[in-house]
Amino acid sequence: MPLVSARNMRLVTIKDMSVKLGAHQALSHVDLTIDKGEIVTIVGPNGSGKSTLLRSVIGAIRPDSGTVLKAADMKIGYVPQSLSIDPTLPLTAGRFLSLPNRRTKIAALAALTQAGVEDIADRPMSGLSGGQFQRVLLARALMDEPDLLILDEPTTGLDQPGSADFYTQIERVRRDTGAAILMVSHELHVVMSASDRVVCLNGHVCCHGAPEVVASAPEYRALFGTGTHGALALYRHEHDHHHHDGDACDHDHQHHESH
Ligand SMILES: Nc1ncnc2c1ncn2[C@@H]1O[C@H](COP(=O)(O)OP(=O)(O)OP(=O)(O)O)[C@@H](O)[C@H]1O
Repeated sequence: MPLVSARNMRLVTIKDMSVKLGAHQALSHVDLTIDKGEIVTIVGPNGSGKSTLLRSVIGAIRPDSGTVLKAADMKIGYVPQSLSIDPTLPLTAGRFLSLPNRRTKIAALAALTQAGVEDIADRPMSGLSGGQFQRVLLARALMDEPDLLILDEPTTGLDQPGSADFYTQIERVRRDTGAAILMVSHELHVVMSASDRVVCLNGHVCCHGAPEVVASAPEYRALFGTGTHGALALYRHEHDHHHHDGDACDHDHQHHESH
C-alpha cells in the first residue's frame, strides 16, 4: 500500500472560526480537523452551536472570521434529524432514494444494504419504524459515496436499543466505505464508545480528544454534571488524567461545577 501523508488524510480544517447568528455569537474561535475515516462526535448543551458547526462544514453558513478548508472534490452526505413525509403518499423506500434524482434500482439497493435495511426497498415509507426510517435517510446520504457523512442527532425519537443499533451501523458504514463521520449526539454513553474523537462544545471548544479523555475532563463534567453516569462509568477504569498527544482540554476559561 502506498504511504499516505498526513496532509492527504485531512478532509476538513477549521481554523479560528467565529460565527454570529443575528446578534448572537454562536461560535467563537473554533478549531477542528477531520481526517479520512474518522468518527468525530460533537456533544454540548442545547444552543451550544452544534448545528451551527455542522452547517459551517456543509457550507450553509459562512463564518464571520476564520476559515473552513475542505479537501478538493470532497463529497458530503447529510443525514437530517428527521424528515416529514406525507403519509398518504404511496412512496416506497426504494423510490424515495430516487428523489429528487432518478437512480437505478441497483444503486438504491446497494445504499440500503450499506445502511443495513436491504429488505425494505419495496415497503412504503409511511409504514417504516423510526429506526428503519432513519436508516433510509442514511442510505440516501450514502448514495453519492460521500467522503464525509454528517449526521445531526440522527437517533432523535429512537429508543435506547434503537439508537445503539443505529450507531453500530454507522461504525459498519465507516468500516465498509471508509467515509469519515461527523455527528452531533445527545446520547453520550452510546456515542462515546463509537467515536474516535469527541468535541465538547459550548459556544467554543471546551474540550476535545479521545472519548475517555473528554469524559474525565472537568469542563465536560461541569457541562453535563451528573447526567453522564453512562459515559463516566464506561471510562472510569481508564481515568488516569494523562492527556495523550493531540488531545487537549482548555483549562483556562471559567467553569462552574454542577455536581
Ligand atoms: N438568527 C438567529 N439570531 C439569533 N440567535 C440565533 C439565530 N439562529 C440561531 N440562534 C441561536 O444560536 C444558538 C446556537 O444554535 P445551534 O442550533 O447551533 O445550537 P445547538 O447546539 O445545535 O442546539 P440544540 O442542541 O438545541 O439543537 C442557539 O442559542 C440559537 O438560539
